[in-house]
Order: sequence, then C-alpha cells, then structure tokens
Amino acid sequence: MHVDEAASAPAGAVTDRKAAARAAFAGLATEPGVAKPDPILVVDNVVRRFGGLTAVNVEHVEIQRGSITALIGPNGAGKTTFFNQLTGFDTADSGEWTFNGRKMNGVPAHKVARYGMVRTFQLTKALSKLTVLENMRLGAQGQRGENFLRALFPRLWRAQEDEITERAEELLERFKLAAKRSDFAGSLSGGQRKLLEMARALMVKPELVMLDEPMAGVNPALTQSLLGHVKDLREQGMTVLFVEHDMDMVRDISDWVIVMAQGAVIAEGPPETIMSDPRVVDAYLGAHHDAPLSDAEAERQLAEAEAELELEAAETHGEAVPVNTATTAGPGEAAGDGAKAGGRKEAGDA
Ligand SMILES: Nc1ncnc2c1ncn2[C@@H]1O[C@H](COP(=O)(O)OP(=O)(O)OP(=O)(O)O)[C@@H](O)[C@H]1O
Repeated sequence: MHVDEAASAPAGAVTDRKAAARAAFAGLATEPGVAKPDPILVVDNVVRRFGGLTAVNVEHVEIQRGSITALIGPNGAGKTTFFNQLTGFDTADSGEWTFNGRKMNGVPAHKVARYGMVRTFQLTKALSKLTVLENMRLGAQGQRGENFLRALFPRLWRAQEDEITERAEELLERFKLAAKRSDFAGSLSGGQRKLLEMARALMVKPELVMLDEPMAGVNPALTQSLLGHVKDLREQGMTVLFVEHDMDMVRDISDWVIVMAQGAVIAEGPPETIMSDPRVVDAYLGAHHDAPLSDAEAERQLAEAEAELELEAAETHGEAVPVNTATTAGPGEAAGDGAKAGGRKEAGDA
C-alpha cells in the first residue's frame, strides 16, 4: 500500500480512505478470527504463558490493511502481551504470524520495525533524560546498515545522519513539537509525550503502526489533536492497530474493533455495535466487580447492609436498645450511613 505522507484531512471528514476502510468491513461476520478482504497482518495460534497463567491464546486474527482497528478488553485480557509478541519485544511460546505475507515470528524487535511494523512504547526513565530530537533520532534505529559498513563509508553515514535529522525535524513540525526539540523529553506534558511517542514511531516509515493506549494521561485540550494525528495515519495509507480503554476514542476513530478476554479474541465487530454484543458485555461484567448492578441487586445489597448494621448496633448497646434509635446515637451511626452511602454510590455509579 502506498504511504502518502502529504495527505491529511479535516477532523470529522469522511475521506476516501475512511470510506474505503469502512467498505472493507461491510457485511463481515462478527465472529472472532473472521477473514478480512486484504489483511496486512495474519496471526495464528499465538500462545504466551507466564508460569501457570495463559496470558495470550489467540487462535486466529487478521488486521485489515488501511484501516484503524481497536483492540479492547478488560484489564489483564492480554492486549499488551499480545502486542509484545507481534512486535518482537517478547517471545511467544508458540504461534505464527505474517506481516505483508512475510513470516515474522522469531524476528527481533528492531527488524520488525525495519520491515514496517512498529509499536509505540512509553517514555522510559532513560529516554526522558534525552532531548526530544535525540528521542526522534533514536527512533530511526534499525533503518540503517550495519555498524561496520557505516565505519567503512563515513560519507554515506553522514548522509544518512542528515537524512534522519531532516526527517525528525519534519515530523516534529507536523506534531507541533519543533519548539521543544532541545527540551528533555521528561519535561513534556502527558499529551506531548504521546505525540512524541507517535512521531518517534514514524521515523522508520512504517506501514503498520501499533499504539498502546494513545490517550492515557492526555489532557482533554490535546485529545482532539491526538485523535486527528491517528486518523492522519490512515489518510497517509498506514494501517493502525491500537489498544485503548477510552471507549469514546474507540467509537470515534476505529473502523473495526477486536475484543480480547482472558487471552483470547472473543468477538469482533464495528464500533457502533460491539459494546452491546452479549459476549463483550459478559467479558466486561465478569472482569469488573464494580460493574452495573440491577435495581433488584442494589436493593438486596442495601437490605443486607442494613441488617448487618442493625445487628452491630444491637451488639454494641445490648439487646435492650431499640435498633432504630441506636442508629441515631451510637457508633453504628457513622458506620451505618457510610455503608449505605457506599452501597448507593456503587449502584448509582454503575
Ligand atoms: N511479565 C509478566 N510476568 C507475569 N505475568 C504477566 C507478565 N506480563 C503480563 N502478565 C500477566 O498476563 C496477563 C495479561 O496482561 P496484559 O498486561 O497483557 O493485559 P492487558 O489486557 O494489556 O491489561 P491492561 O488493559 O490492564 O493493560 C495479566 O494477568 C498479567 O498479570
């Protein structure tokens, strides 16, 4: 697929690229592993275990070229571990995957990036101590020849260095970070860091960009700008796969959503309907103990709490103290109100 770096679109516009991405998914079954018309990435039987825990067990999944695909799922579903397997940052116990038809399992991270598949990762302590420009230049690693070749051809090496600096400066302009080029990366705001992570990933001119929680810790003022940059990646012909908990973002920018739970892909579908898929509702309810309560369940929990309080009050003041007056004067009061308020809040919050 042609990657057109000059392309960009106004926010909210239905561009040809967006329409084409949406059309590619039209009529697809919402079954896990459903075949896509033109997959850039095809994954089979990837398993990653940590001791007795199977963190990832993905039978089959395909990522459509030129689309923005969201990977969602409750905490601990295995999304980040799955990203790590695909991009060579961790070694799967078993499984195979191809990128543009090329077998990628066992390929180390820097080579994966060189082949055009790159993931963002958060600024580490060490990277925070480098300047923004140095971070960008580091992002280009894996593009150049071997070290001994560079030593043999210093002129070629310098030309490559110039080219890298030029590309870094262009990207910093595009991501509105040029004024920060000499600042330490650690001094950037949460949103600016996210922009830097994305810009740095683009140094290797990737075809597939994998973003891990691009909106985490981002100030609302920068939200639209970040969303715009992600959509721009598709406008430029790139494919985007991103992990995100922010459902507004998922609905806003994704063409297709893949849902993981307990290591496996459990559902796929368009963003408009995926969250009402019963398999997805079950996965989230099963994973979150603070999930919405039904009215009946909330009432039952309140009644149970009240009964416990009454019992506690009776024990504190002796059997002779009437339960309803005890809760207005004794130590049961604070506990009672707190527990009730807590119970109601949980139900109301849900
Ligand atoms: N290095 C590790 N050693 C042991 N267990 C791990 C390791 N990395 C991940 N896990 C476990 O694997 C499971 C999947 O974790 P992972 O971080 O991939 O989930 P996730 O879907 O990305 O979660 P979140 O949305 O909370 O980031 C979790 O139970 C986690 O505790």
